[in-house]
Amino acid sequence: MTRTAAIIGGGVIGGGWAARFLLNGWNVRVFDPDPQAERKIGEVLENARRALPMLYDVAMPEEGALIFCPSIAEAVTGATWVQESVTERLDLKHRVFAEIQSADPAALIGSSTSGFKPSQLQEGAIDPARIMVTHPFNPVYLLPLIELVPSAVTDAGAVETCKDILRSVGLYPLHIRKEIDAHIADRLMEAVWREGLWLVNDDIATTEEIDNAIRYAFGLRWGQMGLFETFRIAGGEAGMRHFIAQFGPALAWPWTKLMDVPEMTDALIDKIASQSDAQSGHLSIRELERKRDGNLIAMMRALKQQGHAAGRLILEHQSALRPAPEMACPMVSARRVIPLDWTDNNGHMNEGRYGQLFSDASETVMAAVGADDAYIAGGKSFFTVENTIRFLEETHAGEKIEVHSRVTQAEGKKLRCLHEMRRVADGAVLATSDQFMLHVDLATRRSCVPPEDVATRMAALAAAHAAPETEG
Ligand SMILES: NC(=O)C1=CN([C@@H]2O[C@H](COP(=O)(O)OP(=O)(O)OC[C@H]3O[C@@H](n4cnc5c(N)ncnc54)[C@H](O)[C@@H]3O)[C@@H](O)[C@H]2O)C=CC1
Ligand SMILES: C[N+](C)(C)CC(=O)CC(=O)[O-]
Repeated sequence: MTRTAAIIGGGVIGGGWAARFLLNGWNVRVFDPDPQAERKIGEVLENARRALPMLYDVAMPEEGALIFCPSIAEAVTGATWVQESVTERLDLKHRVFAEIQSADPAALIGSSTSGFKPSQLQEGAIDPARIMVTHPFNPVYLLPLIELVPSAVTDAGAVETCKDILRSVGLYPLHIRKEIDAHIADRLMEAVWREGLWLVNDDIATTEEIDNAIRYAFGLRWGQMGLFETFRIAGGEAGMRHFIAQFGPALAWPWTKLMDVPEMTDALIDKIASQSDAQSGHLSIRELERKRDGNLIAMMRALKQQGHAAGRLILEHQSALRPAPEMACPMVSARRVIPLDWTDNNGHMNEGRYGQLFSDASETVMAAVGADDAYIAGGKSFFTVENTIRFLEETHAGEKIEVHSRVTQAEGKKLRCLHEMRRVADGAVLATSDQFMLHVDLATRRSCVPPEDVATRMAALAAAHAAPETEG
């Protein structure tokens, strides 16, 4: 059953939430009084459609329906989840919660607030127990963290339901045990920002030099290991205790100006803004967003390959999205979007990636004959010994493709498949692969006949695929 999310406030963050839910197959209702909201969300959604599916090696669900509503009541009534993302003002958020709860007393409400505690949000609410903080990160459609902060009066069952909902759309709920102003991540970011402002104010560095100091060194480390694991390694073989002994005393020296903020005079604001213009003013915000998204996708896909950090979360979500193998003829053995990092300097998909794609498709065929992950872990598998690939049309990043596979030979240890890679938009055949595999014993690394159950399934699939329907 398609579920519905209500997004109240469709700016930078509301638009990101809308995209995250829609691209995971939810219907989305939006209320925002800004006459520009529909255009702005449309632009965020366009970026998200290009970006999010590239993280996965399987197809995402069919996109849900997006509806703009003329009132909060119409947006929230009967919705499974309500995400409030209005301007960061407590009085406004209180008014919005009152309207939501008057319209639908059962509404489960998460607030995107960057700074307010849940107990502040709940003040004067009709039903405080159904309100919590669910603080996201920009862009919400790519970054998985949600700081989930309940107060002492938030209903525990509602918190668990919220976690299930967030995980189902590929997000990672970090349940914060004790409410605190600005949660965890914004406190950390604010500390760094404060230092950055001082460094500009005191003419130590420009905005660009500060960004270089982050992106060429510790920013890269933080993205994969965070703060504490990174410092543990920096302590050498003696680990964290040695690190603290060596660098802990420096915390008492005047390295930082943590409690102080430079006065935001017009001169300082002009200085920061003009340095920022010199650094990035040649690009529009939408161009910068696309650059950011491309970089995030490349980094997250690299982490996915390592099974680490944000990449591990994508693998977990992907396994929930992967459909069971279909026995139809032809079998749809792969369905995905071509990611940016699969393209080469000709601006199209690199030929090596076709081999990867057809290899993924053959794993679906293997699973269908019983050679799934558990079978391989048990010591038997198939190895490809020959593969003829024909490149028929160019394939570009962002295109949705399917691989249609037929078993053309299943005799003893021999398994042969004909794969066709098709563009979903028009059904064009972009490439084919005639792939010949042998069943092997992983202990001896030699070919051997498969057990009877696998042989029977191979034969059944070959028979079913012997007289293929004509495809357009
Ligand atoms: N921008 C960011 O980097 C992040 C912001 N947040 C939080 O998300 C929330 C929204 O922030 P942004 O999207 O950045 O702001 P924004 O200014 O881009 O969007 C706020 C939207 O709320 C709408 N709005 C105002 N009154 C409304 C009402 N009564 N009903 C419905 N919509 C109404 C406005 O028209 C506007 O489109 C804030 O609580 C903020 O702290 C959270 C994470 C990151
Ligand atoms: C600047 N900010 C406090 C609104 C940032 C956030 O809340 C999270 C983010 O996306 O960095």
